[in-house]
Amino acid sequence: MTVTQYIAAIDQGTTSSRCMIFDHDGRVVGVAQKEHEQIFPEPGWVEHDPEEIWSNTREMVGSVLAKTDLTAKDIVAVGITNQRETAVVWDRGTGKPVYNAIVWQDTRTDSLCDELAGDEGRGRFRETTGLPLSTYFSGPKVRWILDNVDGARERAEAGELAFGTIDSWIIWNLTGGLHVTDVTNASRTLLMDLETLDWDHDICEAMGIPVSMLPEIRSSSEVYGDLALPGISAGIPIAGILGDQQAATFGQACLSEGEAKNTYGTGNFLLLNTGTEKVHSEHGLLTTVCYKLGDKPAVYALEGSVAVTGSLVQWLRDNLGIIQSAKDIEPLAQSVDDNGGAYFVPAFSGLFAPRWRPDARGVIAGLTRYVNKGHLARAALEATAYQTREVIEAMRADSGVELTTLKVDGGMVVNETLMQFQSDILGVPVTRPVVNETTALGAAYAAGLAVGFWESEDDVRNNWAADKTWEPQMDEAERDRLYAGWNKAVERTYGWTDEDSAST
Ligand SMILES: Nc1ncnc2c1ncn2[C@@H]1O[C@H](COP(=O)(O)OP(=O)(O)O)[C@@H](O)[C@H]1O
Ligand SMILES: O=P(O)(O)OC[C@H](O)CO
Repeated sequence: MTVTQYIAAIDQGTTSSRCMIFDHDGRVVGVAQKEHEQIFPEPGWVEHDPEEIWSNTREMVGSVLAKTDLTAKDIVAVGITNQRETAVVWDRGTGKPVYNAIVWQDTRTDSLCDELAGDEGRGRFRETTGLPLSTYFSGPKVRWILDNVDGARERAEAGELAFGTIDSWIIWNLTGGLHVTDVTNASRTLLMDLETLDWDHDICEAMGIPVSMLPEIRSSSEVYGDLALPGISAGIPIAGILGDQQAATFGQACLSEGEAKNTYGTGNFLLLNTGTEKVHSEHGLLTTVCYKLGDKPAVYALEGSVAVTGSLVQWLRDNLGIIQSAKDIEPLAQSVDDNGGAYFVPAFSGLFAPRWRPDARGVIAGLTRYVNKGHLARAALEATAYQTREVIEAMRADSGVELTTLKVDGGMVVNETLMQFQSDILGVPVTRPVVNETTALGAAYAAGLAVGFWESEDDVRNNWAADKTWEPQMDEAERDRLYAGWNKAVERTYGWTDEDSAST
């Protein structure tokens, strides 16, 4: 009798926590998912409750096993993937966070980033870390906690506090105290040297962060420790960790130099595999670790991170109430033929790649009395596609890679109107895979490769299959006209948070 075995993946994202189970063909066997609260204490601030995230995660692990009627003995390994950059600081003794998780979208550290930049500017740590000084990354968030939570700095210096991105926080709790991260998550902190793949002590000192708070950096695919969850079972190895965008790159089988994917979730993240060589961007992209499988050399990526895409749909739902649920945006956008001349630039956290303008804030441009909520819905979807085009143009300029097709995934790619417009505005086909849950799948692959469930990256390539492709239908003049309108609108967002402005 052959026993069927599976891999589980925990995907702790910006809006929800999932646990998924995959079979050997990389097909989804089960999923459990729960949203968590988005906390906005002040304009520009975004927080999560780390304890809520942990309890949802634990609940989803139990829930997916119950739903699929599987037990721990059916699961050969667990992979972890997570929203990146989001920073948690907790007490090593009690395991309690000293403050809420400061989320990647949070802009409270903007003036701190200016201070840290000093005369050298926001590129001060770019050569070593591949990243500009930005509110996006974890280092300034940790510094803010140490500066603003009573007694935190003293406790950190005494070795009592631990910092981690969400992977570390989850693994600490899953294992009862293992303090590790992987190279991909560490590469988003502004504290890791991309060459040595270790913490850069000079940068930690400049940032005011004691090295003793930091987790051990490990590869993305190896056995780190075993699950120790009362009521579920001991003994399942945790064998993969990848930041969620790197995981999606892996799950999309972009495992050769020159292959890229774009994930459409809360934000958009386009990663191009650049092989074992780091490419330093001249056009506003990030250099980051793509993955590192055990003892093999690290593979790097160029990344274009766009802060607000799916979260604009959520904002239309939660803050304006013009839709009841995210899926309602599609029929609303289809109720009109075009954007009616309106452009929506969702610079809610400033603008990330490729422009990196912390001084920008959102605008809706081109309004007339003609514009209705259908046009706004359309403009909101179009914003995602224009921002993607900006990133792809930067990528072409940096790497010379001409994408012949764009592999897409994430929560927004069920939206066919958006996918067609994306293909139209790029002038290249857009392809969605059969398994759209590429993030969880990538983490499952990392774990499964570590324990021999899959033998090599070829298994990952062979499992990938296309579901649907959208071909460009727009003529070039229309494409250029719309993109020119977008560029004009983006310029209107600049300089909103100038020093003499009272705006945040
Ligand atoms: N039909 C849809 N059309 C447009 N956007 C959608 C649709 N369904 C979900 N979304 C958006 O997709 C995002 C969720 O995608 P997901 O990949 O689960 O996000 P994350 O991993 O960032 O939590 C949400 O921001 C939501 O607004
Ligand atoms: O959780 P997601 O899918 O919104 O991804 C968030 C990114 O990791 C932020 O860098």
